[in-house]
Amino acid sequence: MTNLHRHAPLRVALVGLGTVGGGVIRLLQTNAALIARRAGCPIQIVAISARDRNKDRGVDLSPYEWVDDMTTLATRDDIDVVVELIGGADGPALTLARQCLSAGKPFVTANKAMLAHHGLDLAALAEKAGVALKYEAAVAGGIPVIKGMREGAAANEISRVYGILNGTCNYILTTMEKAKESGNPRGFDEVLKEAQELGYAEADPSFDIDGVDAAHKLTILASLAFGTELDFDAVAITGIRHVIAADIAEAAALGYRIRLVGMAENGPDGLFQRVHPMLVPLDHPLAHVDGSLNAVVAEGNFVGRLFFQGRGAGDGPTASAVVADLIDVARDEYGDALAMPVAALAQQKPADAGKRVGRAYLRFKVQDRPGVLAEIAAATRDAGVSIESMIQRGANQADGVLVAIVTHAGEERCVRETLERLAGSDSLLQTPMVIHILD
Ligand SMILES: NC(=O)c1ccc[n+]([C@@H]2O[C@H](COP(=O)([O-])OP(=O)(O)OC[C@H]3O[C@@H](n4cnc5c(N)ncnc54)[C@H](O)[C@@H]3O)[C@@H](O)[C@H]2O)c1
Ligand SMILES: N[C@@H](CCO)C(=O)O
Ligand code: NA
Repeated sequence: MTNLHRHAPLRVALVGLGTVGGGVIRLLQTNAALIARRAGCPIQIVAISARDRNKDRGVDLSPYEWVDDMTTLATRDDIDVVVELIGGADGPALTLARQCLSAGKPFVTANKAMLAHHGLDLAALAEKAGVALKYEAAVAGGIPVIKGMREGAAANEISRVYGILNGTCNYILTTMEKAKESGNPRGFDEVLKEAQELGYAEADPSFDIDGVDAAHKLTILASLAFGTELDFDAVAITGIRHVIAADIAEAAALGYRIRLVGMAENGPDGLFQRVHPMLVPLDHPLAHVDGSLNAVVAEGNFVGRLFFQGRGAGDGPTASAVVADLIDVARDEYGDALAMPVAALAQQKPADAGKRVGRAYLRFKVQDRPGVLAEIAAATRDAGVSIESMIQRGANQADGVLVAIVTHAGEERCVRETLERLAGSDSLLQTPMVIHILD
């Protein structure tokens, strides 16, 4: 039964006091009165825990009890809910989650890595104990997309869910894009460092730039959208490490922007899940999602296209989602963590990406000598790829020239075959780059 008039405070233990943990403390302090009205009771942090007690975190921690051994929190009667903001798929976060849920303690987390790998088990534990497992902050930061998919879109058959799921990558791509446009190009490493300083990046930023973080989030979204079991291992992942300034410039010249897109589609052939850089046409809303913004598009059979947009990373937006979950716990508003009982989730086999039909951008760095274009064209012809346009930049350069091709729509396996046909050719100075086009 919904308990809108709970007066006793909701007593919170907060584990992890980094970017997000600090944001949660500040938000609960700043908006305390408003939150109490909305939640039906004050939400009070009573206990805190992190690795280093003596670190200056820029917030006053003196009102809270410091706990060295976080494992004691699961069974304490004076704590109503535990919030985990440590991170990491396994290790102490997972131990804490299992302990809390097994002991019947509601659990709130921002940890998409843990959910992507262990979400099914944790949802089963929560279900067995009849307690909340909430994770709004884990996908697209402050955007209420878990609520949107779990509740708002629950009546729909979803055909496709996709979007920009990593703020760090989007910050890097769009900052480089704007710098290039303004004539002051900036390097990848410099912009990544800036994203780290702004609190967007994971503890290990390779999770961001190699697409793993977006894949964690996509795994969760796909399960919610299609009612399927979480299957992180089936996500094909390519990050943005190999996207270069020249690709950003070519994309702009062709009328596109490059974004790291996570996409999941459920069809008769199986479940397709992929994270990769895509060329997004300027008339698509994702082309205008800049900086640390994230966006998620879901296509439902009755609602049509839903578009969620907002800040996907950083202390404030992420804290906003964590505290929204706490308000839900205070209201006793929760249900199945994965939008249906665990036993109702379907197992779905991965789809064959080679059969997907779409257009692609191919970039080659090649020797500037007669016959090279013909060699590439022959490979596309023999693989059944039809060329829509082709550009060559630079001439007589010792370090080679850039050839960019946009294909007509065709099966992706044909693009793969083109590259296989060219593999080992001494005309190619670098591994070619393929970027699929969002249509
Ligand atoms: N930063 C963001 O924008 C953002 C957004 C959404 C979700 N998240 C997720 O939120 C979580 C926290 O991220 P963050 O950016 O605040 O990280 P952070 O590195 O800034 O903070 C991590 C905190 O956990 C503590 N910690 C780490 N290992 C510990 C251990 N073994 N025992 C006890 N404490 C430990 C650290 O002392 C620190 O206080 C992660 O799961 C992350 O993926 C972050
Ligand atoms: N590192 C993540 C944080 C939000 O989950 C990002 O950049 O999107
Ligand atoms: Na969210």
